[in-house]
Amino acid sequence: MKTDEKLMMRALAGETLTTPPVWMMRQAGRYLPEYKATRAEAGDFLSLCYNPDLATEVTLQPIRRYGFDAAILFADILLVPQALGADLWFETGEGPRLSTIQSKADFNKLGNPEDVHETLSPIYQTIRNLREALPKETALIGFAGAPWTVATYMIAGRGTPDQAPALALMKEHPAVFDALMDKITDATIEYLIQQIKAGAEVIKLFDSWAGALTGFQFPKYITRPAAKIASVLREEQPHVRLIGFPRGATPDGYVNFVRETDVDCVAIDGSIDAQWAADNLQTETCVQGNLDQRLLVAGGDKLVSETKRIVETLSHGPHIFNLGHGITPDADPKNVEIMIKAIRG
Ligand SMILES: Cc1c2[nH]c(c1CCC(=O)O)Cc1[nH]c(c(CCC(=O)O)c1C)Cc1[nH]c(c(CCC(=O)O)c1C)Cc1[nH]c(c(C)c1CCC(=O)O)C2
Repeated sequence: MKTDEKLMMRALAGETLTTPPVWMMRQAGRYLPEYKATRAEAGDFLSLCYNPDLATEVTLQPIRRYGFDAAILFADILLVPQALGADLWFETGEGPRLSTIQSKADFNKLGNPEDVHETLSPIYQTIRNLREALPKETALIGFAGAPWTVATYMIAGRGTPDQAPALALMKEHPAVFDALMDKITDATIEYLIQQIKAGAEVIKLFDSWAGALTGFQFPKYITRPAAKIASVLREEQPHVRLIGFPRGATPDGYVNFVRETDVDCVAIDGSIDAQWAADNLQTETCVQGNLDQRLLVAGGDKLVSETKRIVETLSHGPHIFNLGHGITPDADPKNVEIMIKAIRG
């Protein structure tokens, strides 16, 4: 099978398909007992990310169980800050912790973008393993966090509800903030080019906190860095397909993002109405989304009717079925089967 015969690659090339390809954000994760077992074997989450054999295994688990049309590399967006020299650890039950960036002195301690590969080379090995191991019909997605989202964690040293520390640095030390954004952008380009060379066919850029930026900040710090990353990747690796995810953007923000970045696909979050996306985004590009991930906890008739509504609403143009955000640890693995049956019939 040639790469362009995969359902996922056909949708990304702009084809309207009778049945959309399907995969899920966080499809390798704690809702799966087999994931928890492999994570326990690795010891902790970061050891799992940096162990190519075990990271390959957890990437494949949801493919074996459900036959998704795409596998997403098992890694994390916070490996790039770590490769730039930030301290990174995960507090059990709480989430990530990093050393913070509050000043020019903190920024100056970071390494160079072209030196990230020493830390990140196990990730490239995971991708090479996956290209060997994946079924021929399954596309392989690599990814990185978008600069703004990565910056919010580097500045605050953790996830924050409103991204206030990053917004404060932007206002109070704009030169440090801009230099940090540029460094993350360059490191992300370095990282993604190596992912593509190792065998990633698709790259997804996660801007999970895009919704915190308004007015002029959105084009400057969401759209522009994504457009830069997209244009360099395309120049160096013309066959790559790109998915952008400016989560929480306003409808105008989504339109601006699609026009200016020219991504092959835009992922929409749960706040975006599927019919609006069909009318305003799918006319320009492939749309990925956007089932409410909470329905995979609750299940029932609503799961089936919502899945079918999204498939039908987005059936007149290129569509990749996915969730509005990542599947949660309390989701029932059986509900994923019900969702897939509702999509594929
Ligand atoms: C913001 C963000 C992060 N990581 C990621 C994002 C962007 C997407 C989003 O908005 O969810 C992206 C990510 N993280 C992970 C993947 C792997 C691929 C996949 O989607 O299956 C991907 C694509 C694994 C992970 N990343 C993490 C886990 C859970 C770790 C565990 O096993 O305990 C997994 C499977 C940990 C993580 N990593 C991050 C946080 C805030 C946390 C803690 C919260 C949580 O536990 O869900 C940062």
